Amino acid sequence: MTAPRTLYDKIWDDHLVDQQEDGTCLLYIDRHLVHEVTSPQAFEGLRTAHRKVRAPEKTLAVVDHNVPTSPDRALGIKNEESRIQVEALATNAADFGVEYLNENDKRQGIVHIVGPEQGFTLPGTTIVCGDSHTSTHGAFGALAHGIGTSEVEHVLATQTLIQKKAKNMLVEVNGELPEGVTAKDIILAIIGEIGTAGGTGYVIEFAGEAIRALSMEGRMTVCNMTIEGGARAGLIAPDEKTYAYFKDRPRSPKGKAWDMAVEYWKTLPSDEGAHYDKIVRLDAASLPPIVSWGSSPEDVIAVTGVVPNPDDIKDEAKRTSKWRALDYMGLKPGTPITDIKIDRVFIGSCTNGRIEDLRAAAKVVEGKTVNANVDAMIVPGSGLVKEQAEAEGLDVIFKAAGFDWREPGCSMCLAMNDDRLKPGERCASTSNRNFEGRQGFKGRTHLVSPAMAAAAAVAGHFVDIREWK
Ligand SMILES: CC(C)[C@H](C(=O)O)[C@@H](O)C(=O)O
Ligand code: SF4
Repeated sequence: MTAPRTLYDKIWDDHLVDQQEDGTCLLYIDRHLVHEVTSPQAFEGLRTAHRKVRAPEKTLAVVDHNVPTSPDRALGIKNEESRIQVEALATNAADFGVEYLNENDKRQGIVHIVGPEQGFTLPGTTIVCGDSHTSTHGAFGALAHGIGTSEVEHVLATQTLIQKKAKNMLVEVNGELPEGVTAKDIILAIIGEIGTAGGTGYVIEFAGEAIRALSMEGRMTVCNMTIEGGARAGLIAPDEKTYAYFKDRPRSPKGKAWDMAVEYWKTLPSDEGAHYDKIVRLDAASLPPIVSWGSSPEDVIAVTGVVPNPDDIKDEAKRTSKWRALDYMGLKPGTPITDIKIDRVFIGSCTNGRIEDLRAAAKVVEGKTVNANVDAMIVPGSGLVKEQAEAEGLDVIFKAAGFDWREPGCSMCLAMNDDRLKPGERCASTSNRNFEGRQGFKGRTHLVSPAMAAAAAVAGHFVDIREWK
């Protein structure tokens, strides 16, 4: 009998090519996702060294960060820097024989939404991408994490990655989520609890009945933001929901290969008695809808709360940094969260740009109107999400309410395209980062769930979604 192993241990063991005495390992990579921001130098490196992409069929390129989301995107990209990056990816993909989904392909979208949709992401695989939110794919029981550009080159050339094994952390979320509280609130609460460095050195496995009860989309939201808690990756054991998600996806295994894959996936969940270096427990039933108030994803509070007073913090450096955050955010301690007025709403991103997120937002705004002081946009995470939403008539609901209905991409999650906040503008955003300048120079970001963002768009300020009528 081998010792009981975690899900992480199992995927790791199955991909280990070599291990040195000091713990440095060579890991086989099953899937490599590529986007336009972190790949140009990597391809250039290959060119200079006269190397090929070792496994083009295990590499998928898609453009997302720099694409315009306006309906006239076919007219091209005005910003030169953005245009050059996008053109470089098109050229590189063609030169190296890598499949590429360009901005006019209906399968195009944010890389972390496209991978699973295509069945390129699969349980039990190792997945990398030059992007920190690669952790999203952990929702499917894949060991997935972001890598830097030099590592992108290494993976393109060798289909392997040099790594040291991380420690195992278990985050168990038990109980049942109350109505109006979502996967986004779970992960914001976890980061609030452990802090942005709490996961450093760990791979976090999320378990417990509240995680099992989440849809695949919800699980993706949780794993997406694992990186904001400092962890290397997030993982959720595959189950019947996971298998159902992948059945008949374009790149999923078919026929006998499918049956064999499912048999293998069933062996992946952590063994009874497997060792975790750290365990954190959370009660889902006691979670409120959460709003971030500062410039770090750990700066979170219940929607029923008030802006905290940094003077209550003992640690001086932390106290100073939280005062700075409040200053940046233009907020005063003691202000009820529901008194905070907003100018913009952004519903989208790889955190919350999926069909379930759009359905949740549409349910809130149906028959209502966006507040006269608010400019609100909905950006589907992929062309397929957009198509599905339109088939369900969600676009009609949004447009009737006064939302802007856009083309897929990263959009206002980060200021790398035309969608951005103006200085001082305050935004209720379903994305994952509220750093200074993240959504535009001097822009102010509050992280919330899609339903909370939608309600804020209508009310013009934050509201407790549990009281929404
Ligand atoms: C541009 C890219 C490298 C970056 C990341 O790594 O995450 C972006 O996606 C982000 O969300 O900040
Ligand atoms: S949507 Fe945002 S977080 Fe996700 S990959 Fe794009 S920029 Fe990064």
